[in-house]
Amino acid sequence: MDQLNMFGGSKGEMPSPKIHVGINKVANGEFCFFPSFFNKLESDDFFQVLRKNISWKQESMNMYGKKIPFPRLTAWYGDQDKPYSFSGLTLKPQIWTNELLEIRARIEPVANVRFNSVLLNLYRSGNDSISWHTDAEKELGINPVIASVNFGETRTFQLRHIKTKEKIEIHLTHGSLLIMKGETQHFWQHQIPKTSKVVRERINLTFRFLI
Ligand SMILES: O=C(O)CCC(=O)C(=O)O
Ligand SMILES: [Fe+2]
Repeated sequence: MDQLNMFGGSKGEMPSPKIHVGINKVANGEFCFFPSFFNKLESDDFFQVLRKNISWKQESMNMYGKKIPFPRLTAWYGDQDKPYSFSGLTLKPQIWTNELLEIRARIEPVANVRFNSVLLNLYRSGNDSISWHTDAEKELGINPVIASVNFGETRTFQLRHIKTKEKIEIHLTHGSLLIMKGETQHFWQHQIPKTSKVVRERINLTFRFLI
């Protein structure tokens, strides 16, 4: 089977309970979800091009003097020469590619903010993941707007309120857009858990504005 036919559209995918298309207001936060923001054909194209052209890296974090590889590949692109730090790691941005600029131009009018950088994640299998965290680095400002774009395999995105422990699950389908805003990063952690299902690759892009 060739890669272009490999990913389903979002039709017929499992719906995300509790989540509406468009604006979702939750306790201490707000997010917008569009399951098919990019259509199937353009999503297939973006997946292929990003898989091939992005310079994916195996980064690792330092823990107690040991280097622990992240369970996913990452890349960092941006229009500023400012290094970005997270999880004890400092990444120097690479220069925007045409595809990244094209995606940014599509999402900025919907997010209603400008983005000057994007962090990309490649989840190679169900064993790749990102664990509970917030995107609340100082460089992102007080209430950052973070726009997450998804191509490839559908993976479950979980949000957890740090006080009430309320959980929300969103199925991030091929071509979907999720925008987190307001106080969300102060009250809700998020993760992509590992899955024992056999799954194909997934590319996630989180667009951010660095001050
Ligand atoms: O892959 C995802 O949907 C989430 C990625 C993420 O949370 C991050 O890069 O900060
Ligand atoms: Fe995140």
